Parts: sequence; C-alpha cells; structure tokens
Amino acid sequence: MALQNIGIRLLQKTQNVLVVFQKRSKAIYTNASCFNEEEIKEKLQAFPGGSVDLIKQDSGIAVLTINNPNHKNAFTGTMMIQLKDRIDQLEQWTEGKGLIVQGTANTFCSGSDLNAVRALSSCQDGMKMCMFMQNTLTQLLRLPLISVALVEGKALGGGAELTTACDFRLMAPGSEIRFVHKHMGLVPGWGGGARLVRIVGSQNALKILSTACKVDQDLALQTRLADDILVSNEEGRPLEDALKWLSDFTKGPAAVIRSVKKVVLSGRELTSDEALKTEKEVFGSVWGGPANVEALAQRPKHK
Ligand SMILES: CC[C@@H](C(=O)O)C(=O)SCCNC(=O)CCNC(=O)[C@H](O)C(C)(C)COP(=O)(O)OP(=O)(O)OC[C@H]1O[C@@H](n2cnc3c(N)ncnc32)[C@H](O)[C@@H]1OP(=O)(O)O
Repeated sequence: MALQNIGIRLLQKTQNVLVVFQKRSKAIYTNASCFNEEEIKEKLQAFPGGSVDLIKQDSGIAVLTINNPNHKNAFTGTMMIQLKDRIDQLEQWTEGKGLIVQGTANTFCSGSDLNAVRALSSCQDGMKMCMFMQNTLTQLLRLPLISVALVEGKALGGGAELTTACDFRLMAPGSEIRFVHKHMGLVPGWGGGARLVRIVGSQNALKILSTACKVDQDLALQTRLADDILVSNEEGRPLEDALKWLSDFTKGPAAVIRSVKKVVLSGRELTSDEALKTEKEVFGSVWGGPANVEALAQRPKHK
C-alpha cells in the first residue's frame, strides 16, 4: 500500500511540475496575438536550402548543427522551420541533460539568408518571421537542458542572436560574435536584443548594438558574453572540448539536471514569488525521488 502511495504521490508531483513548466515554455506569440504559425511556415517553405541536424547522444547531451556551409550557415526559410521542429523534439527528450549548438565548416551562422530577407521585405512578412524566430529561440532557451553555443568563425546578425538563446557561449580561437543589424538599418528581431541586455547588462548591450562591433574573445570575456575560450581550432577539437566542458555540468541523473535548469530558469524569468513557488514544485518532484533515496542510502560525505 505504502509503495502504491509513493508512486501516486510521485506521479502527481511530476504532473504538477509538468503543468508549471509547460506554462513557462508557452509561446510568446499565439493565434490570440494574431500570429498564425502555419501561415508563416508556408511562406518560409518557399526559401529552401541547408538543414538543421540533430544528434542525441547516450550521454544525454545532444548536438544541434546549423548546416548550410555554402552560405556560411545562413538560415534559409526551411532551416527556420527545421530549427523549430528540432527544438520540439528536444522538448520531448526526457533523458536529455545538455545541448551544444554549432555550425558546420568552422563557422557558426551568418544570420538570415539574405535572399529570404529580400523576399520577405514587407513589414508584415518581416514581423511574422520575427515572431516565428522569437518563439523558436525562446523555446530553445527554455528547454530543460543546459545549452551551449559553440562559436567557431563568425556569428553574425541572427547568428549572434542565436548564441544568446543558449545558457552559455564558448568561443574558439579567432571567432567573433557580431550584431550587424545597425549596418542593415535594423535592430535585433529574433529576441537577441532583450536577451543580450540580460547577459551583459544594458550599458554593454547598448555599446555592442550601437557600434555593431566585432565581439572577439577578449571583449566577449570582458563583457561576459562568452563563458569560456577554447584553446584549439583543430578539426573536431572545438566540439570535443565543448562536450567535455559541458560534461562537468551534466554529471548526474537527468531528472536532477533538468530540475536544476528549471529552477534557474524560473529564477531568471519569473517574479520572486512565482520563482519560489516553481522552486517548491520542482523540489517536490525530486524530494523522495530515486536519486534522493539512493543518495540517502549512502553516507553522503561532500569533501
Ligand atoms: C534579425 C537579423 C536577421 C534578419 O534581419 O533577418 C539577419 O541575420 S540579416 C543577415 C545578417 N548577416 C549578414 O549580413 C552576413 C552577410 N555575409 C557576410 O558578411 C559575409 O558573407 C561573411 C559571413 C562575413 C563571410 O564572408 P567571406 O568569408 O568573404 O565569404 P563570402 O561573403 O564570399 O560568403 C560565402 C558565400 O556565403 C554566402 N552568404 C554569406 N552570408 C550569407 C547570408 N546571410 N545569406 C545568404 N548567403 C550568405 C555568400 O553570398 C557567398 O555565397 P556565393 O555568393 O554564392 O559565393
């Protein structure tokens, strides 16, 4: 009987956390805010090319690759749709603990495909693409996985914005993050402006956006846009080093690592009272859980 009660309690708690968490990962724009996802997907389908590839490793760390090397990994319309589909997949990956976002051919991403940008030049179409990508990158940042943008080569425009939609940024030697929007008569549109302020503070964000400067490794460390600098550019080494870097944060049961991200996410995004209530729900979902019971069965000594 007792075991059955524990099972029921655990199920109820997990469902509570799921409800709380699903509310958080709700899209920014929905049909209610005159945003029709299917309609914009139809428009984006008209701009094919490249792919967004996903590999989920047994370690619980996935690698998402922006793959359009002939165009410096620029996002075509179909790649924007694939990005959303991959993030939906990751949202359902219950064994997931970490994610690395990278580009192919030693470069990160050069933003939107300029051919698509030119074709979507009406204010209405631009806003629809903007809302689609804001929803998608917000969903990426809110995944219950610890995410790292692995920047090799250039991350420009929307590519720079994509780096801000990860929890951490690692930069390979000689790489740069550059918000080129001003030079295009624009401001960030994929949510990168709002996220940049939260990462580097409003003074640094204003300097970076108003000058459209190249944020190299030194400036990225100084402004805390980058969390670490990798030592090698050798073929394959940046990804190897990034996986190792991230592994320090993802050691342990997936349920616990995912709960850590949920607690930090709520602290980062919610009001104090809401964050405390979410923390309570998440705490309840792991208290008495398998990892907790196992830890208590040993004589924990944290030297
Ligand atoms: C919200 C922001 C979002 C938006 O407004 O929708 C944007 O991101 S707008 C796009 C912002 N990005 C750019 O403006 C980058 C433009 N590209 C460059 O500055 C340079 O290409 C580079 C990325 C610095 C690389 O320069 P280089 O090494 O000299 O290579 P090439 O210039 O010859 O480029 C190789 C190849 O790739 C094509 N390319 C590069 N970037 C894009 C892009 N964003 N869209 C489409 N195609 C791109 C470039 O045209 C070359 O192709 P070919 O001409 O066929 O050889």
